[in-house]
Amino acid sequence: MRILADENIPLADAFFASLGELCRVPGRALAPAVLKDADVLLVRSVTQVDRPLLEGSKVRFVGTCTIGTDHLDLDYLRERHIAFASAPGCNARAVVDYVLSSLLVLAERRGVALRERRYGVVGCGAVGGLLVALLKALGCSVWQCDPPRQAAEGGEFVHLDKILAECDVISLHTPLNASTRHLIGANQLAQMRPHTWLINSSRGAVVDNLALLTAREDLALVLDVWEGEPQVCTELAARCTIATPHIAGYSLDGRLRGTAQIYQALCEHLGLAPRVQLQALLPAPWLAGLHLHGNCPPDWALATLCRAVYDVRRDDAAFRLSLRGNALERRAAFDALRKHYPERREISSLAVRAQAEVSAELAQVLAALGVAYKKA
Ligand SMILES: NC(=O)C1=CN([C@@H]2O[C@H](COP(=O)(O)OP(=O)(O)OC[C@H]3O[C@@H](n4cnc5c(N)ncnc54)[C@H](O)[C@@H]3O)[C@@H](O)[C@H]2O)C=CC1
Ligand SMILES: O=C(O)C(=O)[C@H](O)COP(=O)(O)O
Repeated sequence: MRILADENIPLADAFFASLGELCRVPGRALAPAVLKDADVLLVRSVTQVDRPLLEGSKVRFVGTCTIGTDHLDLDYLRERHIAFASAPGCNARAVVDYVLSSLLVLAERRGVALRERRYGVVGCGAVGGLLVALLKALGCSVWQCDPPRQAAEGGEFVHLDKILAECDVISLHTPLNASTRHLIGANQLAQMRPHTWLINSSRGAVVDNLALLTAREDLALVLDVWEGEPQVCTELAARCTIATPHIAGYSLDGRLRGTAQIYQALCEHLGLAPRVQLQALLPAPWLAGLHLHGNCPPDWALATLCRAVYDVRRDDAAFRLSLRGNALERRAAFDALRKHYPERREISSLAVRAQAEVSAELAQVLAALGVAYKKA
């Protein structure tokens, strides 16, 4: 069996080499000629998997080591009875860490406390759900918008218009599909409150990027994803408070989970018992040597833990430097920053020592962050 895999799938050898002949190629170079003898195709978000790529190939299984599936033509795969799998939830915690780090930067720069703002989370699945839980644990006011979940479950959801009109912070976590393309356009931007913080770490085209260029100046923008990436509108990047090259989900833990989930799906497809275990390959949880007082205010603990693990300003600075080149250089730099992304753990990989019995409030926040703690 010949397995063709994007070269940016981490630990592809450790997981897949025992299943067949593994060949690694740049994801953007995947073309019909390269696919000729492949039985299995393993991709990331940069490869469009559709009829023009697969027609005439003998690929029987497509796996994407990502949460998003907008780069796969699922109707075509079903029509051709090609099995496919994605990695739901694999890097959801990493995206929440990214949003949290961005919120901390914005709150510090604007001189406000996180609890003083009202949050609107749009798309409340794996990522949005974790974010809602964390904000609630912190005692923040959070409104949720998720029409598909609302239709299925009823419950505490509100219309997007209410979020636009009444929330101070709006964070987008929907998939990209026909109903979410340009979910936020000029009309929606015009409905937002003055000084709104808008965070997009879903897919670039969920927001009309052109409309952002003419949005009110007091809108604070955090963009991790861009329409037309790896090409990025430099004028828009300059307009952002935080701008990053689609790395919100790039924790080591999240990326390896993505590979592991696709390995398991492929084993199932082949009728084999999985033999490689992610736990054996993941570095041990970080003992960051952090000692928290059991009565430490939860928002202080949150900031300490987040800053110990991830500071989005590092990625923002590197990205801005890369935008100085010409269009071709910028495009290459976008991919290079992602290909050579430094090791980043998740907040949930921390093991913390508490110096006294942990207060109920702090315990809730630590649980929402997925942080294990022990009494020192
Ligand atoms: N920037 C990055 O590095 C990453 C980006 N992503 C993106 O984030 C997206 C969300 O990820 P998950 O939460 O794991 O997906 P998910 O599938 O668990 O949740 C998505 C939620 O959005 C809801 N939704 C669908 N249409 C909607 C609409 N019109 N308005 C409001 N809600 C709507 C769905 O009902 C679902 O609950 C992914 O599809 C992917 O595109 C995911 C991981 C990393
Ligand atoms: O999981 C997703 O969905 C993502 O957006 C990934 O973090 C994207 O990573 P690449 O596949 O573009 O490396």
